[in-house]
Formats: sequence, C-alpha cells, structure tokens
Amino acid sequence: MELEVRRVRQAFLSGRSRPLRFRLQQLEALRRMVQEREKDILTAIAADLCKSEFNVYSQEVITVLGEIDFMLENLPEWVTAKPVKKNVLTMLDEAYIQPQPLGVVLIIGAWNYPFVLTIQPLIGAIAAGNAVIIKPSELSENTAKILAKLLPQYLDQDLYIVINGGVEETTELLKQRFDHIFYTGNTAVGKIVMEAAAKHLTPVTLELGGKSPCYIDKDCDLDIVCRRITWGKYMNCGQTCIAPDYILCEASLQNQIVWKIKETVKEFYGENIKESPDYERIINLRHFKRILSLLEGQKIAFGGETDEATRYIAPTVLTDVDPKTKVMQEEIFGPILPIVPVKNVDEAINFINEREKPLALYVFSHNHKLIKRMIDETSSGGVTGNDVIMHFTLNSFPFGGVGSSGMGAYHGKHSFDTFSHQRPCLLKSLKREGANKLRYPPNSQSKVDWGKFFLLKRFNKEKLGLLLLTFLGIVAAVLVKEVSSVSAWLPIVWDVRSPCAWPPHLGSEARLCLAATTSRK
Ligand SMILES: NC(=O)C1=CN([C@@H]2O[C@H](COP(=O)(O)OP(=O)(O)OC[C@H]3O[C@@H](n4cnc5c(N)ncnc54)[C@H](O)[C@@H]3O)[C@@H](O)[C@H]2O)C=CC1
Ligand SMILES: CCCCCCC(=O)O
Repeated sequence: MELEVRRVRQAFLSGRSRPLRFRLQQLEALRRMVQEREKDILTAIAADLCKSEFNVYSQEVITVLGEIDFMLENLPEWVTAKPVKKNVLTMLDEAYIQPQPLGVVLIIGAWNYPFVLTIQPLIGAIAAGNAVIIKPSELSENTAKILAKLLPQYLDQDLYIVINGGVEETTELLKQRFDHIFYTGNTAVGKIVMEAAAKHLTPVTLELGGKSPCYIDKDCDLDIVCRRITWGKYMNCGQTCIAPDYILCEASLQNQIVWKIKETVKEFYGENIKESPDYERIINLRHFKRILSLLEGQKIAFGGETDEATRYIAPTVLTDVDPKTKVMQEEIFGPILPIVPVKNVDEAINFINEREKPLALYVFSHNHKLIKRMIDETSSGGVTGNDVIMHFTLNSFPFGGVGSSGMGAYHGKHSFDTFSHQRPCLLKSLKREGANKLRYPPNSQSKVDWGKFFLLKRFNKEKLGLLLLTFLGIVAAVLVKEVSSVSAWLPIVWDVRSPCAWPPHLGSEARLCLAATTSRK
C-alpha cells in the first residue's frame, strides 16, 4: 500500500497532471471509456444492484457524462489566475489567486450508486490537476472490478490508480499520508476516516447520510406530491442518501397519502412488484436484516412483504409512527416510509431542529411563504421544494451535507474548488522601497495615522482639511503657471529625493512614503 501511494506521489511530483491540456485529455479519455465500455459498465452496476440497464444509465451514466462535458467546457476559465482587488499598499503590485492542485487525493466510494459516487469526485480531482487513488466500495464488487480493469486502460496509469479491498485494505490505506480524502458512506465510518486524516492534518470531504425529512402541508396537490415522493423514496429500493427518509404531516392527511402512494406504486411497478425491472433489491443480507428489524412493532399501512433469498423488500408505508422507535432513530436506507403525524408546520420545524442536521430536506406546499419559512428556520445539506432528489442533478449547486450529514461539497465548479488550493500570489517590485517605510520600525503616531488613512479610510477631519487645503493650493498654483512650467514643477513636489514641506502635519518618514507611492501612479 505504502509503495503504491509513493508511486502515485512520484507521478504527481513529476508535474504532468498539472497542465490544462493534460487534464482535458484525461477527462476526454474518461468520457471515451464511458462511451466505448458502456455495456460493461451497465452490466456490472446492474448486477450489483439488480437494476435495469435503463435505470443505471439514467441514474448514473448520464450524470457522469454531463459532469465531464461541464468540466471540459469550463475548465479553461477555472484554471486561469484571477486578479483580486488591491489596497493602497499593493496598488502597484501584481495580485491574483491561482488555483493549484492539492496533490494526492484518496477517494473512497460507496456502493449505492457505485459508479457516479466514485467517478464524479474523480472528475473533479483530475480537473483540479491532482493524482488520485480510488477505493471503490467492496459491497458493489462488480463495479469495483470493472473500474479496476477499465480505468488503467484509459487514464495515466501512475497518476490514477484503483485499489480494491474491504475494511482491512481501507484501514491500511488510511494510514498513509494524502493531501485530501474524499469519503462517501455512513457517518460512523466518516468518523474513522476523519480520525485517520487528522493524524496527517489531511483535509477531508465527508459525504455522509442521515434522515432526510419530508414535510407535506395540507395546502397542496396530494396526487402530484405522492407521485414525486414515491419516485424518490423507492428508487434504488430506498438506497439513496437523499431519499426522503420519513414524512411529517397533519394526522388528517395520513390516509390519503397512504392511498395515493399505494396507487402510484401500482402505476410505477405494476401489480407484481417483484417482476418489475424498475424495482431493485437490497445490496446484501446484513442490510436486508437491518431494514427488517426497523419494521418491528410498527403499523404497516401497506407493503411489508419480503423475500430473503432475493433480498426483496416491498415498498412499504408505516403510519402513526412513534418518533422514539428504532425506525426513527437511524437512517432507513431502504424502501420503508414512516409517517409521523404533527399538528402543524411549527411542530414540524421543531421536530426537524431537535434532530441531527439532515442531508436533504423536502417541503411540499402551494404556499411559497411556508416553503421559505421552512428553509429559513431549519438547516440541511440541500433543499428541494415541491419535489425530491432534484437538487442533486443541478451541478451549479454544491452537493454535500452539514453537521452530521457531512462536510464539504462537490459537483461542477464546487468539485474543482474542493480539490484545489486557492493560492494567493502577490508579486512586488524590489523598487519603491520608500513606500515601505510606513510599515518598518520605528513606529510612530504619525505612521499609525497614515495607516488608518490609507487602510481603514478613517479620516481625521482636521488633517483631511489641511490636506485638502494643500491640494487646492497646488491646483491653484498649477492654474497660474504655464503648462510647460507645470510639468517641470510636479516631479519636484512628488519626488522622494526632494522632500517638500507637505503635508505639513506629517513626520518626514510618512511624507517620504506618500511621495514615493503617489509619484509612481
Ligand atoms: N452524502 C452522499 O453523497 C452519500 C451518502 N451515502 C451514505 O452512505 C451510507 C451507505 O453507504 P455505506 O453502507 O457506508 O457504504 P460502504 O459500506 O460501501 O462504505 C463506504 C466506504 O467505506 C469503506 N469502509 C467501510 N467500513 C470501513 C472501516 N471500518 N474503515 C474504513 N473504511 C471503511 C468501504 O470500503 C467503502 O469504500 C448511507 O448512510 C448513505 O446515506 C451514500 C451515498 C451518497
Ligand atoms: C438520480 C440519482 C441520485 C443519486 C444520488 C446519490 C445518493 O443520493 O445516494
């Protein structure tokens, strides 16, 4: 492991990942990989999650291709140094921010969308000029294998490598020193990753989970609301980090919601859900049993059928759920949707705020003010009003959690920024030393006054008056002189080597400094 990380670091130190042309070539190669090996990729993911290839394509491949195109289009602008606003002390200098790669990045992917959750951060890391070690989830083993096989065929083999393995390998990997760790997965392992990173002071991005609430106001179109929730909740069999985890609504809405979700499930997956190519399975037996245990003691309004052999759990809705029960204590990450009745929106807001900050928040209402209020008075990684999941698809949004749902963000430019260091660069001349006298010892009241004047724009009225008078005097003198004599006179006034008696209230050092600064405008 140590040797492999060293090899990748050597490759990074060679500098070849940095030029814009190289980054664009690698991103284009990645796009070619997705296009040319589409069938292999679809087959692997479909096998891991018992998913139709149509769904793999629309949930994962489209996002990856869209992200690559977006990077290719915008990267030339993003890598360019950006000039910054200057102050009076730096007005003659060159001041800009130059984004630079961080170095060697470790990306640890999760299994639920095993392709997009690994490749989308990789795109950002390549775009920012880094070398990358990719550790796909061992639970989605077909995707892990295909990534290890294909990536070296298309990308630079020393700069971007795949290391496969389970907890043991990841633990070993985490002992190494990286310049950034990007982890997607559950919160408990997120803490392990952060602890390991802390040993090397390595910055982390943690894309974690949580219980994403969904509030339904009574003022809304329940047919549409339930269709959208059904789509987002049961997609990928509920194994989506931003799936609505539970519903909060007034008790009077419960029965209608149950009925409408049940009807929509029928519309989406047919009478025999097990036969539907659009309905996935639980990733493994451990998760299957964990999800089943959440049903204990609950009132199942519909669904609840299971089949251990195929890890099938039917779309399920629970009603009148007690917030103290297990299903409301942990992220469900499966096709079970509890409804917790609340009296009104105030109670819903309190309910959300009493718990850990979720990754996503959903609120449905015709009342725009209510939606805005919910947004203002709660916190979550992201929000979608009157729909679910959709904020994930907009790559101008930063995607990430807050509090226990994660830290840092990615997608589009936010990925580029996550994997870049924004390096401030100030280039001064070795000339104009007179201007620096203001900051060199010995210090004095006069220097402090000039500091206030230039940097804080705090004007002492008396001094400003004197300054104005002097300035007006100069203007008057200029007006009565011939143009030719003016050009001969000005340099004398402003020249450091000919200190004049202006401004009269200043010490000579400050006068020198002002003269030197203004003479080179
Ligand atoms: N915020 C986001 O974008 C996303 C968050 N998630 C969250 O991820 C969770 C589901 O994924 P998991 O089951 O955690 O995925 P997982 O079991 O695949 O683990 C994620 C990664 O952590 C590594 N890992 C597991 N145990 C480890 C240990 N003890 N030490 C070091 N590394 C270890 C695995 O090898 C894997 O690469 C859910 O909580 C979900 O909400 C999932 C997808 C997206
Ligand atoms: C439409 C695809 C959404 C994938 C989101 C990834 C996740 O939330 O686990």
